[in-house]
Amino acid sequence: MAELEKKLAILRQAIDAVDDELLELIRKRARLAGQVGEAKQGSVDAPFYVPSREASIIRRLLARNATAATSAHESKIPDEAIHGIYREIIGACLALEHPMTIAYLGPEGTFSHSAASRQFGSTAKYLPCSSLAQVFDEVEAGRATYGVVPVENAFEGAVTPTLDQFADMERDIFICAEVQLSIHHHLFTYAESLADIDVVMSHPQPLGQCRGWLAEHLPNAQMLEASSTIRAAQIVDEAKAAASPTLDWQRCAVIGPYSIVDRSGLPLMQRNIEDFHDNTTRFFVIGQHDSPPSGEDKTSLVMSIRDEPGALHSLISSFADRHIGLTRIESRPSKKKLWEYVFFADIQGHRDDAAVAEAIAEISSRPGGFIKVLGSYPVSKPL
Ligand SMILES: O=C(O)C(=O)C[C@]1(C(=O)O)C=C[C@@H](O)C=C1
Repeated sequence: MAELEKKLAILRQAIDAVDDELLELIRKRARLAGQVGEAKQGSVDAPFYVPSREASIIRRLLARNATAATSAHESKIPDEAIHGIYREIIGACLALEHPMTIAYLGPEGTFSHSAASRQFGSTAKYLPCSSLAQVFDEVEAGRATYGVVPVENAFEGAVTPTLDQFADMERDIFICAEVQLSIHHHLFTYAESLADIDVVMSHPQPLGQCRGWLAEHLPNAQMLEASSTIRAAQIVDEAKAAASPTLDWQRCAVIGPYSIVDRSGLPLMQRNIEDFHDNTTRFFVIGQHDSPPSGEDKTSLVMSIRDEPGALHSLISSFADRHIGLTRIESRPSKKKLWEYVFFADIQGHRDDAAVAEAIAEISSRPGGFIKVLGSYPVSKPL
């Protein structure tokens, strides 16, 4: 035992010395980022937040980590850890350059909150909003520096209220980054067993993402939609506190993120009830500018075409003819004319790439054609 204690004391002393070095290096990095911030001060063309630079830093470090020599008893540090550590360091440097306020669909603890803090770290200030429209409003009015909004789920599809905000041509908002977040849903309830649950409450997206599990385990329960998963938990807790006669909180369950355990009295009954275990939601970071090229980018567009045969085909061929990959296409009613649509598309490449710029120019020059670039941003990997 004394031998072990001695060994541990030596190793811990060495760790303390490395931590001191790390802290000095982080402080040195922050001073350099501070100088970058001073150089940018007052220039409208040089935003403080540069997603393309952040993406290049992280991609370079991940590649370095992948090829770093590891001995037989030294395992590779997982990519997620490198990503998380550097996101936090860069977030702290960015906040020192310029205070950041990030708007998201609240309350605290939602998946949007997780996506926002993954991107900006714990140094930023977060502004929970009661609707997606409010997230856009806060960013547009400059009360928030950036916003984070869900755009699509890999299995449930588009988050249409977000698309509708982008379809609003009056909005002066750009997409500057994407965040892909792994999503796990859990069932919380005061009920004793599944047989005692009559009502399941959540945001419509989680209800859809757990449809199969619900059909199998709670086929007779009524589904109630709330503005967010955390709001659903609050509603059940409020009903309990007020001994509500209208909502039988004892027979109610909520589907939502694990963070509910810290924000509600609701006990966790069942973990990971999502139908697909690689369930992932994609979020956009919105702001007043998009991102310069990072070497691996996507561009999001909203387009409309004249209602005539072959119109959609000709739109798509503007990209296909130039070998530009189309990674998503979605239609939404234009809400201006009956059966008229706008199309949302994500393409590979940056709007500054010659081929992308040509395709965009070709579509906008077509009679009745309209195209708006919502933004170019670095491609991200699921986390
Ligand atoms: O390189 C910059 O432009 C910086 O502002 C520095 C830095 C960083 O910490 O590395 C900080 C924030 C930006 O989003 C990108 C990078």
